Amino acid sequence: MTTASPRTRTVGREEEAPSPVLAVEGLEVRYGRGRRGRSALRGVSLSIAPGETVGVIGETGSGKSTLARAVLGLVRVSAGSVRIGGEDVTGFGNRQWRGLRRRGVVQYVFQDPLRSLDPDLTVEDSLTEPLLIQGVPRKEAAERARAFLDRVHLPEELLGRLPGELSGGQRQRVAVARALVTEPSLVILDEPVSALDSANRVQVLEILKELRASGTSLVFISHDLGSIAGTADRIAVLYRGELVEVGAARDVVNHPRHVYTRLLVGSAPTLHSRTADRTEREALRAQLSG
Ligand SMILES: Nc1ncnc2c1ncn2[C@@H]1O[C@H](COP(=O)(O)OP(=O)(O)OP(=O)(O)O)[C@@H](O)[C@H]1O
Repeated sequence: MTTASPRTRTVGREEEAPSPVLAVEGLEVRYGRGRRGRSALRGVSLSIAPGETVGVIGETGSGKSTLARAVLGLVRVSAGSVRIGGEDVTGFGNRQWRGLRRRGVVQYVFQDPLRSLDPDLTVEDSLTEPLLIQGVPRKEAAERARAFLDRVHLPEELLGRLPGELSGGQRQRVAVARALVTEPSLVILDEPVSALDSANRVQVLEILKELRASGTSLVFISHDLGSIAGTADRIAVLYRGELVEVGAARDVVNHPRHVYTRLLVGSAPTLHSRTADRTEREALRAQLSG
């Protein structure tokens, strides 16, 4: 189990840690019951500071989406706790989760933008709806929707279109704008660029980097270390349901400690680090399975 401490800020002469936006403690998730049940997350602890972007990396089946679902209240937690903005949400029911989302505390972006967007709402309605729910007057909501469209580098002429009338890259940018338009404290992005072609991937990653300045905390989940490395402040490495390494992005990339992280870094040709040759990769895999 690895516990990540949030960044600290100086108050007077004393160092004081800011309250984490997200604090996951000893999280366990099991799918199925009894002997047929299997554990998807074990003893996962992670804190996210205000304004921080944390990348969660892991191979397929390592538990990344389960972690996202547990933090969003979409899957039952078997043990441990999830606190968002200091509030223990572990035992929340559907109504309480709806209330949390209505208050704009936590938002999400999934790999498939059609899962994050209502197919019957125009881009304008998708962007204004969360603001109207919060009680923002219609005129102000429309102005903020336009401003956010600009922040994700989309032209105003798309406002009247339905999601089905947009390209995949445009849709994902609308999904990102919708998640951020209420200026939530926390956004969970589960593989937000995996379904995009390389040009759109680069653009959405650039947009996420620009949005980091807005003060929202981002949890950026991906199987691709290259996508995460340039975007996240810290990287958390999930392996077989456990967090095996958490650290500053440059430390994890340049000085990976866990064997699995070394394999990940060594296999990522897009990183500006030394790629392991085939023999080294085989040796690392042998250590992992040993
Ligand atoms: N609804 C479910 N019922 C049973 N097992 C599940 C369910 N969802 C996920 N699992 C299992 O839990 C483990 C973790 O799955 P999860 O989807 O969290 O992995 P992941 O890291 O997001 O993978 P991927 O990168 O392929 O999306 C896997 O072994 C998966 O088969």
